Amino acid sequence: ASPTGYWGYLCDGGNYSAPSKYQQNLEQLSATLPEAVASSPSLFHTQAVGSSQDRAYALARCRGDTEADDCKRCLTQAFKDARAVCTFRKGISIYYDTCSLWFAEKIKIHLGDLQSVLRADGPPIPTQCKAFQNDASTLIADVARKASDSSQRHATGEKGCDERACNYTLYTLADCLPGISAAQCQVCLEDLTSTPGLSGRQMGERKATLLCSYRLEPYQFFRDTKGGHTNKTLWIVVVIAGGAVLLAIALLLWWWFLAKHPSAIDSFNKITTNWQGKTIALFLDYDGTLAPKVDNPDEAYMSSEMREVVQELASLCATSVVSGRARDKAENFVMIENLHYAGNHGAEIKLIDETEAYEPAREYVPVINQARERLEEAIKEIKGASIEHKKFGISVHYRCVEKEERELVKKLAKQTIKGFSELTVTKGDKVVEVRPKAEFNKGFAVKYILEQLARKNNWDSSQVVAIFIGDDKTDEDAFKVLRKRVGGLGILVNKKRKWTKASYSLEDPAQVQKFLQMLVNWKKKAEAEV
Ligand SMILES: O=P(O)(O)OC[C@H]1O[C@H](O[C@H]2O[C@H](CO)[C@@H](O)[C@H](O)[C@H]2O)[C@H](O)[C@@H](O)[C@@H]1O
Repeated sequence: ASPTGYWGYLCDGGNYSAPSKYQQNLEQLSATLPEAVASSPSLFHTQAVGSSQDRAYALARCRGDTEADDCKRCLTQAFKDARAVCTFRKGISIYYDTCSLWFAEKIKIHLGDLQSVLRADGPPIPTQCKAFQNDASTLIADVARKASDSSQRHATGEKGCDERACNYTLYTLADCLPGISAAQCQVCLEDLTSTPGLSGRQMGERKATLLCSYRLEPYQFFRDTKGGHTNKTLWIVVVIAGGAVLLAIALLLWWWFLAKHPSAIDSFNKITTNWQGKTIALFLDYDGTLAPKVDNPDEAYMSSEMREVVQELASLCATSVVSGRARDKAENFVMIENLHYAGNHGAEIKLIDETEAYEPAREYVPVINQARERLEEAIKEIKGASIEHKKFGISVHYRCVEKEERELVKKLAKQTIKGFSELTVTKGDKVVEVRPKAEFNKGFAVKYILEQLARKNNWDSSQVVAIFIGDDKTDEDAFKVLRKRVGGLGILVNKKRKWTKASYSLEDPAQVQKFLQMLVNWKKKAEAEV
């Protein structure tokens, strides 16, 4: 570690000048944040200072077993070191044994965007300890799993080797930022531990990102809290603090989401700036996008106003519905002829002028039929659970199941499908989707339709704007494809979900209709101007 104790850091973002408003904001943060963290029962605090363009965001925490004075001292030093090692840089993450500090001009806490810091040190691994790497990796993976399963998102563990020639005990601590979900914690720690970190030479190492970290040492570096801290007052404090932390994280995520995924309606002029003369290909999801979510999947009707605007758009640009529904079901709900339809998340695609559908998972139909029978048997006792058979896939719905029994439905579906090596499950909104392990998803469907349309219409692909509007997790496959494509635009329809590859957002089908109407008006005006 450095003379002042940090073991790793990352400089980020642009530079600020001195004196400047941003510098003042950082100074204010350094004067208040260490105390705020040290006096918070969870030893975690977030703060933002300044107005829009000079705003500085900071997030700081201390390890759970740190005394308040040590915590404050560590963070005060962290602000000083940050200025010394990343002079005039607007962003930094800096890590110490007992605390970590992050500040920046933008909130950047998308799991995929986080960079990790690694340090490998400690005594050399004795050459006779052949099992060291394996012991260390297994221990780290076990403790990481325990941390994401635990409500505190924190776990420790140890593992010893007492062979004659090789004697050691390894200690590990893994944790995530308090307040992040178990799933986010799991993904973060899996990312961190799956990439090779162990140097192969030293017995100790630590790795961290803003959201999670782990540390391995051949000595006990954390305080053993087994059997301690069980009094009632402490629990009350922890519960209240946990609530406050959750609220802070929710606010932080909301700021971040709005900054990163602005409303497609508010940004309409910006979005369409360079579209004049371009070919527009529009892709629309069905449930939650064109039609509001309802309890009974057979009653998810779209409004006639929505139908009118989609129909008008279809006459102005290539428009496709890309749904998780069976294709014929989606067609029956939408009831518009001049649309391309992809059903079953892309397992069946039919373009307007074609008589045959493209069906990349045709050979899986018999196994889907068998799985359907087993699934029906597995969930028959659970009130409210239902099966939607879609020829190339099955949806196991649990929207109408009592909250306490929903996990059971998911577990039963997953367990049943484990018996079918050709099938896999993905998650949707209150639904488990069973699909063939074949090469298709909504991303493939978008690519396939774009390729076919480009071939048939002699499109210059660099002049095509492809827009996908969708609300569900399975739409992320399409957002991912469009994010990588020049002229690609993903729009997420969701008020709650914050992790997405889409670039813009809309709140609900009513806003989708408004956005589509703006697109119709823009297209008509653009055509009149030619
Ligand atoms: O890709 P989509 O067109 O959005 O289809 C995804 C799934 O949508 C349907 O289920 C969802 O909507 C139902 C009706 O509102 C709702 O009851 C259910 O809880 C949602 O998950 C559809 O039934 C599935 O087959 C689609 O895969």
